[in-house]
Amino acid sequence: MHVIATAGHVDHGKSTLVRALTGMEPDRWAEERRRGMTIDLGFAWTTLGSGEVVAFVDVPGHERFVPNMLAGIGPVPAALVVVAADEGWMPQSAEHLAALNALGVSHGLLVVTRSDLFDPALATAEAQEQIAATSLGAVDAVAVSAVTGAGLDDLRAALDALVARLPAPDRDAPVRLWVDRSFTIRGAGTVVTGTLGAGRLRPNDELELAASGRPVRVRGLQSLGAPVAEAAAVARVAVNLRGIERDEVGRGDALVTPGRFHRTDVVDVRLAGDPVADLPSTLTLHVGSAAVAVRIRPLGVDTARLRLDAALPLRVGDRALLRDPGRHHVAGGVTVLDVSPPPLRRRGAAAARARELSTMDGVPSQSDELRRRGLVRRPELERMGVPAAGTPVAGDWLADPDHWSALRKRLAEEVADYARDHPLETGAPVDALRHALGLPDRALVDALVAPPLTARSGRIAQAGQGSSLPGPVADAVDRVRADLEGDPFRAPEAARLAELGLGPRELAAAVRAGALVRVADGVVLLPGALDEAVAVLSRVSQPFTLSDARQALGTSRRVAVPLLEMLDRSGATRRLPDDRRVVAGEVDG
Ligand SMILES: Nc1nc2c(ncn2[C@@H]2O[C@H](COP(=O)(O)OP(=O)(O)OP(=O)(O)O)[C@@H](O)[C@H]2O)c(=O)[nH]1
Repeated sequence: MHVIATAGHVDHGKSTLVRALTGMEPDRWAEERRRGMTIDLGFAWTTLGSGEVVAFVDVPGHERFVPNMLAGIGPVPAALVVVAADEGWMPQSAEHLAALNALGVSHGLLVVTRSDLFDPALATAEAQEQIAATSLGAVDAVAVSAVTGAGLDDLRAALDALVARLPAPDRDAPVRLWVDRSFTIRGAGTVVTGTLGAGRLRPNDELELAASGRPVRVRGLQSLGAPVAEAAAVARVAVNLRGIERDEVGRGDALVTPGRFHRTDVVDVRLAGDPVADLPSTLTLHVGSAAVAVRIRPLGVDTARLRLDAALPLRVGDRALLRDPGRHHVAGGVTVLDVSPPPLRRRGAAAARARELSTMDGVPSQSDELRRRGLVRRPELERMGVPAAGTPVAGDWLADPDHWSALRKRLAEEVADYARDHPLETGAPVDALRHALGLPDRALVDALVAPPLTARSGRIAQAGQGSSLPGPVADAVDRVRADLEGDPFRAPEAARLAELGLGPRELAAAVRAGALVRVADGVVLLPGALDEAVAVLSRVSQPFTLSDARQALGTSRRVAVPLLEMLDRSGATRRLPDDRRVVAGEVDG
């Protein structure tokens, strides 16, 4: 299926043309038929000679209803520009064409209607000249009369040629269905309609309402008035939603694939049309079927930051238009360059941003996005409309290669600084490094570790750091070693340790380095002491009491109690119910 919108001045015969082509009545409301005027969007469809089906979105021509017209053409890739032969080019012909141009619509036809009333040559030439200057370029023109039927066959042939040229939609893309109507059907509940420009929909699909983030489920699906098991882009669809009331969804909202669109109320854009400096500070932004007020902050000659009154699911490369509703004037076309732009707080940030934006083209590119952001999560990139590829550096983080090697260099410097400031520790804690490098995720720090750095138990060290003790600590340990010679279980008293300069941190470092063994807080022995204790105890009569052990080892309770508990825990000794112990492997009794 293809979807084509009409465009053109009020009363130039758009609805009559759609009726003649489809045999259907596009004006939906009694009021519209009574007044002979389209107020809101109408829909009708036909099968062309080739078998291709075309659905028409028929838009109102009256200037009061331009917002409705924009909601209809927003998501549609092609247009029929309709001009009446007897009236020629008129103000809304111009405004509608300006809107198509602003949105970058590049496929269409010129249809000159009411050719039975007036020679269509003049209107055709005039309109073709106007259209040639826009994104539509040189278009085929067909003169028709709905009264005599003249030209309708030519028009059908021209439509076939047109749809054959339309680019193939991306049917694997996530869904963003801009809602153009919502209503209630008795027994079915809430139904929304829209033009599906990409992706596909099926009953039971889980979607999200962009405005509220509410999850919804597709209960039923219709296209061209009949239930379907799948609708693939491009298609007109009516979606029956489960879990949502009629007043919770309306025109301008969108049904989106969960997690795949970035909802944003600030975007940086390129503008085409009126000079940026001449724009009023507020205008209405039309994108998809949505219309929201925006405040405009000019940045460069053709770039600006837009602050939206309501967040929308936007992507890099989206086309939109700015309109001044008071003046009935399309101020310009918008190409979204950045959907999560950096704040402009520092002095000079706006100028720097303007320079950066001047190099951006609205074509989503992973390498550009990574260069600007350094690091970005893959799903976030996808939400911005940037196709993501390549291997993440950690988790789902993608990194710009230059940024990544700069981070690796900084990590090495931070680790070296930390080693200098904390010579007794076995490395810098990962969290401190994460903070110092301003990284959002610990996994990134771990991923940055490469030789000669090593990671162990939450710390990152330079090769060799922590395995040798700084001079003064090593000297103090030598003195402890001398004290313990010949008296291996008489652990140095607190006063002696203080005298040697061995505080808790120095002791911990010496224990980590394997120079001392910790028995209890402030109680240290030489590394061989435990084996030696077992040897001594295995020579006393079994089982033995604490006091027996203390005497055999020649030490105090301060050492003997924790030492025996350590030996119990290691399985070298066993404590009996009567509190006496045996050395494992020795005979009880
Ligand atoms: N003689 C003649 N009259 C036509 C032709 N096409 C449309 N008309 C008449 O022109 C008038 C306006 O036609 P519509 O189709 O309602 O125009 P429209 O462009 O849809 O109008 P809006 O949707 O309100 O902008 C009607 O009275 C039609 O009968 C034609 O080919 N020949």
